[in-house]
Amino acid sequence: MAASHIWVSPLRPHSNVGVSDLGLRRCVDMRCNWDLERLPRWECCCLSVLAQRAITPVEDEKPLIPQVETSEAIDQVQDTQSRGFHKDLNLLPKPLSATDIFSSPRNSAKVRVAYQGMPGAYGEAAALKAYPKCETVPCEEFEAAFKAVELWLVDKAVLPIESSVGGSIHRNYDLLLRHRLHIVGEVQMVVNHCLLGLPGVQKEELKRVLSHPQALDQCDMILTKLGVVRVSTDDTAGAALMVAASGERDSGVIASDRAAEIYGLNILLEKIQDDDDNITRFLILAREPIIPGTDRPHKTSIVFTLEEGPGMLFKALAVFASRDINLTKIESRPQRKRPLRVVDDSNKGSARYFDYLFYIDFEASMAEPRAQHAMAHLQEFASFLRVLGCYATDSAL
Ligand SMILES: O=C(O)C(=O)Cc1ccccc1
Repeated sequence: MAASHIWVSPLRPHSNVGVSDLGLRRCVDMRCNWDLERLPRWECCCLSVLAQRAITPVEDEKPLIPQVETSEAIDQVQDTQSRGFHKDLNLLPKPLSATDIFSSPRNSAKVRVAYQGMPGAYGEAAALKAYPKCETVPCEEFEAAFKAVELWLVDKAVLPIESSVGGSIHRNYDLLLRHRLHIVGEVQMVVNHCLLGLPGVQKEELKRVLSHPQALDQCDMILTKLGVVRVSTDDTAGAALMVAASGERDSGVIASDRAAEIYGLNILLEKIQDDDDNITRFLILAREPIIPGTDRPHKTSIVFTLEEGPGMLFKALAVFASRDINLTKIESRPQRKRPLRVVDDSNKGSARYFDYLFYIDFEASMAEPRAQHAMAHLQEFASFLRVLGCYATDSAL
């Protein structure tokens, strides 16, 4: 494999499921359509080697695919073809079509959806809930998933934004602002954690348990009861891969039943989370916004900043209350580029305040006049306002 090629999870771990279930099997460097089928038989490789090779960040580079099909762009593709890079144009990422943008997520076929983690992570399950026939694309980090959409490597990204137990995932709030993607949908997922171990291992033999920090927090009671050391990993499925690869019989994992199947681990306990109603909300992000509808309940997500002054947040919230618009979420984050606001008062000296960004989700579609009026009103006194997306509410758990 040439070092210059970008691979998104060329993963073929040794497991009893078909290799076709596992992530992307194609080099996503647009100049190349190598297929993993041509590479040495991955099934024969040792898992620890795979663990090192499988996870590949999406590198920061210019998109290689033209975004609109101008004749110049088509010439470029043909030119590339004549130099022998493309053998099959169908392998190129397809720009969002009108039907893709306008149809509801659940109706789309073969959309490529990026998520953070390894195959078997909850993010992958969320992607498959939103787009049952999609091709899921694992990414090492949240930011890699944002970049994969921006670089046209995938069509969408699915990212966790809040959990009923742990609250907001602040990192993704910050990334939403930093990147110019649009929220086009949401997915609510019931997360049922399992305790996994190598075949033949009993739960009493475990000395440590590996998982994503959120999963470790959500299963605090059982971990305390077992008296094990908690080890944080990037994602739940990555923990399953590590234990399967290391063969450590005293290491357990908290992950999904699907991760157990993929990595050949046994389920020692099921539904081990402290709270039965363990729900994580994921956002679906795309390069283009959807056209908001009024045919079904919609939510709109916005971010704004306010000028300093008494009652400014009260005033901001009143634009919704006065129009009978229900808020489902409010989150404040410090403004990282301008964290402090210095206010001079000649009598008392200068005071320093934290400067905040406010994120709000409200239950209305931007197609409704009351939402448009609320935004126009807020804009009158917000120093910055951005609509992050308007999308259909997910009410199916
Ligand atoms: O690690 C994963 O599988 C994730 O998708 C993150 C996560 C962890 C715990 C609960 C929900 C999502």
